[in-house]
This record gives sequence, structure tokens and C-alpha cells, in this order.
Amino acid sequence: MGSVCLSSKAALKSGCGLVTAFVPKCGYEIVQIAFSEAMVLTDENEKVLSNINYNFEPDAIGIGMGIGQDVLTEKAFYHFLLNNKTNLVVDADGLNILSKNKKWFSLLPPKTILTPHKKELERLIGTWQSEEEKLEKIIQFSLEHDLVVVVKGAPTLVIFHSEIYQNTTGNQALATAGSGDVLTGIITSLLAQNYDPKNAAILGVYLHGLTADIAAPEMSHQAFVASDIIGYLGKAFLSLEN
Ligand SMILES: NC(=O)C1=CN([C@@H]2O[C@H](COP(=O)(O)OP(=O)(O)OC[C@H]3O[C@@H](n4cnc5c(N)ncnc54)[C@H](OP(=O)(O)O)[C@@H]3O)[C@@H](O)[C@H]2O)[C@@H](O)CC1
Ligand SMILES: Nc1ncnc2c1ncn2[C@@H]1O[C@H](COP(=O)(O)OP(=O)(O)O)[C@@H](O)[C@H]1O
Ligand SMILES: [Mg+2]
Repeated sequence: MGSVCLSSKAALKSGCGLVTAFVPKCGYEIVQIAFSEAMVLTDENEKVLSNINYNFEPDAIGIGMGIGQDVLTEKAFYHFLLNNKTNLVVDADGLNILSKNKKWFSLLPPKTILTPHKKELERLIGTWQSEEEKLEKIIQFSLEHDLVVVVKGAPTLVIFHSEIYQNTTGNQALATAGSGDVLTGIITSLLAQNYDPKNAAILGVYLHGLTADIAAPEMSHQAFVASDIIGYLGKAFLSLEN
């Protein structure tokens, strides 16, 4: 449930106006207490997502963080993809479920943003023997399914069709639990603010890393945790204006 709290708070602190977290019943109090600015809708199921249903049209959706891979959730994810037309960011177990159902790639809206770390990427596109082969496979994957792929790492790359952007911010302070969940919240928020998916990914990755570059000299790499990324977003946005 922590990943939902982190990505929801990151989204609201990246400039979008409203955030609704959709969680199983067990998550209602947790999210509402952890972050009262978020609104919370619950699934009818106590423990897992079994029916992703809501009666409003969000401007963007981030899905996958903390959703697990229960068979009920896999089915709910499929029905969600069948009906969804909203700009989408897919992370974490959302990526892992897609990897187990590769036919569902065709259900993703155009320019859906995927945010895999190395292992999630391997599950999506298979293994590679060299950096060149990895890039070729991602470019093919992006062209075939019209996807923006955020290849999380050091440095992170954003790949859209045959364009490759290499991020210039960030450091080892980001190697901490939940930092990818925070990144998904930031990118989803920018997408909701009408940034083109490719630019939402590029700016989100840049800001995410910039928080660590600003914070590390003030608080060490070791003591930096995912909530500090969120805490330093303000300084990161302000430094863009210089
Ligand atoms: N506070 C919370 O609520 C948090 C909730 N979270 C949620 O947890 C869920 C699972 O997310 P996850 O990424 O930990 O698990 P998953 O993708 O199954 O990877 C497991 C195995 O993959 C490998 N591996 C992982 N990274 C790698 C890398 N960079 N490079 C290379 N290998 C790598 C590694 O395999 P190993 O090396 O051990 O064989 C590892 O054991 C997900 O929904 C997420 O949102 C987390 O965000 C944390 C905070
Ligand atoms: N040494 C590093 N330098 C820069 N960024 C890093 C480093 N290690 C990890 N990161 C970043 O931290 C994030 C980790 O994401 P992820 O593995 O999804 O974390 P989680 O699932 O725990 O939220 C990615 O954005 C990755 O680029
Ligand atoms: Mg992750």
C-alpha cells in the first residue's frame, strides 16, 4: 500500500489538481490517513483489485504500483485495458502482468508510458547479450506497440520509437524502495497536465533525478528515502526556472 501512497503524493506535488487512488478495501484508511489530500475509491474486494471501476474520466492514469499479480487482479486489469481510453502509465506489477499476457500490448492506448526497471524490462522483451542489442529490442518494442519506454537505471533512458533520450540528473541516493513508485506519480501528474507522453516522461525523469542531486549534499545518499524525492520536488521545479 506504501507504493500507492508514494505515487499519489508525488502526483499531487508535481502540479496536478486532484488525485484519486483506487485500492482494495484494506487500503482505504491507510491511504486516507497517510495522505489526506488524495481521494480514495475502493474495489469491492477486501484484499486485491478485482474490478477496476469508477464513474469519472481522469486526465491520466498510473497503474501497477503495489497491485500484485493475483489472478483476480489479472482479470480486472484485462477488463480495465479493454475499456480504457485514458492516457496511461504502467509500472511494477502492471508491467509484470503484461509480460505474462503479451497479447494485451495491443490494448494499450497510443503512446502509453511504461516504466520498467532492468528485471521488469527483461520480462517484457526478453534477455539481451549487449547494450546495443538491448536498445535495438526496446526500439522495436516501442515502434511495434507505439509506446514510450522509460528504461530505469543509472542513467535512465527514455525511448520513443527510434529516439533515445539519456537523463543527466540523479545519483545513487535514488536506489531506495519506492523511488520508482514516486517516478510513476510524477510522470502521471505531468501527463494529466497535458504534457505530451514523451515529454512527460523526459521531464518526470529529469525532475526525479534533480531532487536527489539537490538533496544529497544536504542529507547524504544513505539517509535519502523515496518520500525525500517528493519533499524536494518544490526545489527541483524552482531550479528549472533558473
Ligand atoms: N513501500 C512500498 O509499498 C513499496 C512497494 N513496491 C512494490 O513492490 C512490488 C514489487 O516491486 P519490485 O521491483 O521490488 O519487485 P520485482 O519487479 O518483482 O523485482 C523483484 C526481483 O527483480 C529483480 N530486480 C529488481 N530490480 C532490479 C534491478 N534494478 N536490476 C536487476 N534486477 C532487479 C531482483 O531479482 P534478484 O536479483 O533478487 O534475482 C528482485 O528480487 C511492485 O508492485 C512495487 O510497486 C516497491 O516499489 C518498493 C516499495
Ligand atoms: N545508482 C542510481 N543512480 C540513479 N538513479 C538510480 C540509481 N539506482 C536506482 N535509480 C533510480 O531509482 C528508481 C528505482 O525504481 P524501482 O526499481 O521501480 O523502485 P521501486 O519499485 O522500489 O519504487 C529508478 O528511477 C532508477 O532509475
Ligand atoms: Mg518499481
